[in-house]
Amino acid sequence: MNKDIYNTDINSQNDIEQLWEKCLAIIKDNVNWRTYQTWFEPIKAVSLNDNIVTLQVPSQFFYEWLEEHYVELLGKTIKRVLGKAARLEYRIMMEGSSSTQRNPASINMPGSTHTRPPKENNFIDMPLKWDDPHNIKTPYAIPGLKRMQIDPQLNGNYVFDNYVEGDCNRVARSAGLHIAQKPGATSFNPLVVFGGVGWGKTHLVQAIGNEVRRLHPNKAVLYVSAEKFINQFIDHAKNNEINDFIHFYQLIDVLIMDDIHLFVPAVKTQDVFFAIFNHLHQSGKQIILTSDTAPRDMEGMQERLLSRFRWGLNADIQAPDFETRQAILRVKMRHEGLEIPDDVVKYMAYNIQSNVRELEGALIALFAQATLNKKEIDMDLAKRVMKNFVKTAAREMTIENIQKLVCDYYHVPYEKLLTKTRKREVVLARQITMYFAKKFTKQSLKTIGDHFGGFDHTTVIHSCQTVENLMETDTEYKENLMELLQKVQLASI
Ligand SMILES: Nc1ncnc2c1ncn2[C@@H]1O[C@H](COP(=O)(O)OP(=O)(O)OP(=O)(O)O)[C@@H](O)[C@H]1O
Repeated sequence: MNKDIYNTDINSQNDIEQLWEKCLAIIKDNVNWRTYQTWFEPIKAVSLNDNIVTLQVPSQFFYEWLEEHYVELLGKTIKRVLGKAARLEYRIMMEGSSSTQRNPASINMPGSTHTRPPKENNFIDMPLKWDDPHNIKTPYAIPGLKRMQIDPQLNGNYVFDNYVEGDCNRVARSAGLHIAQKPGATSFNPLVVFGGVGWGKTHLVQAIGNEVRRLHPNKAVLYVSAEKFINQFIDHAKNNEINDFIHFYQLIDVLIMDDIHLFVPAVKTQDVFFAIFNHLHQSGKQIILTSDTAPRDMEGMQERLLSRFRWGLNADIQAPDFETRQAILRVKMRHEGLEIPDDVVKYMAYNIQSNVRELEGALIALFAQATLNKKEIDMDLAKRVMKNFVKTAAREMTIENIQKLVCDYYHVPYEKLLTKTRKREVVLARQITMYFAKKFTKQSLKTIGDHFGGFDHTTVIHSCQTVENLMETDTEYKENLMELLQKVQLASI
């Protein structure tokens, strides 16, 4: 039996390497060059003991991929070269460690999961079905061109130039700019951008795609929504063309997948995406994903996918704040060639808070009304148009709303306002809130006092007088108050 030969004679690194070369020669004949390069060249044969060949692989997912796709090929090959008793074991060299040195964190896979006897079958003589990249049926290939070209499916209007930066998106945006410089070569791979509806995820990831194309015209960039991907997969599965489908996606350099939370109920699509993801990542290609939930909250997504999403950067986008909403409006106005008075911009940005798409809708409606009625865009028109957009239009101002606005403005915690503390900033905020409450609500002085933890009506009167006096004597105080007044008025329209 060859077992003794290999146990006794083949123990130098040279011998092991020669054996592995023989294995590779067989493998090479059974897979296409791309597969060979990606999945077999990085493997290192490190030892042979008691008929157990230990192969060192670069990562856990590399190991899982081999197990899922090539374990039979590997097993059969090793058996052919070493004899029937040969067994396979993997050692995972953790990412980030030097490949020449033995990594203390490396794992010798024990037991049956990672040590497996080769299975009996005759697949080695079977040609594996891998297509010529020029021939595959691709959803986005531009026909008639010799070299395969991919229509990136990008919207040219979504670029960094018109993507407003704010606190809400700073991290995601700057990661995006980095990626565009060096797609696949930063630590932001994958980049997962998540956040609420209409907060600018698609715009950002498409801007990355457009920028990559500008800086690296030879890179194949593809934007695809998860919904489209699922439908394509279903179509290809029906026609027995899953290989084509996977192969096509494996050719992409920068894959941008929008709304991956839609994969949650689609288990088969998750499987196929897993295969594509692994291949791209392993080949140093860039993956960019968006989702309306954070990966950690994606219930129903396979853990193996979730763990891969965590490899790179998970960056959230928040709802844009007041300043950013104004800036976005101005960018959109410039783009449409519109001029809108400042107070109208502020009014719109103030009243539409939840969704940038709605903000854009309001701008278009305003413009349409002004054109159709041949009117100037002013506050009156804005108020009328905005009634359709602002659910809270003409809302009644409550004492609580005023309290929150003032606390926000003076950075005073809301709870503090309800105590009897004499701290200067709290007293200032309390007096102003009482003043506005009297001015903008129909509540009695007693009710107003009650809203501050039980002050009597004389305190409310005193507060209002103090505010009026200070307005006459202190310019800075008056300016602040006017600014605040504008916010209160806007909020109460
Ligand atoms: N920071 C921003 N600067 C400029 N425009 C923005 C910004 N954020 C959002 N927008 C605009 O708002 C609109 C909606 O944005 P987008 O489609 O990117 O949102 P989304 O988060 O992908 O929404 P969904 O969850 O519905 O897919 C787009 O027209 C986009 O240009």
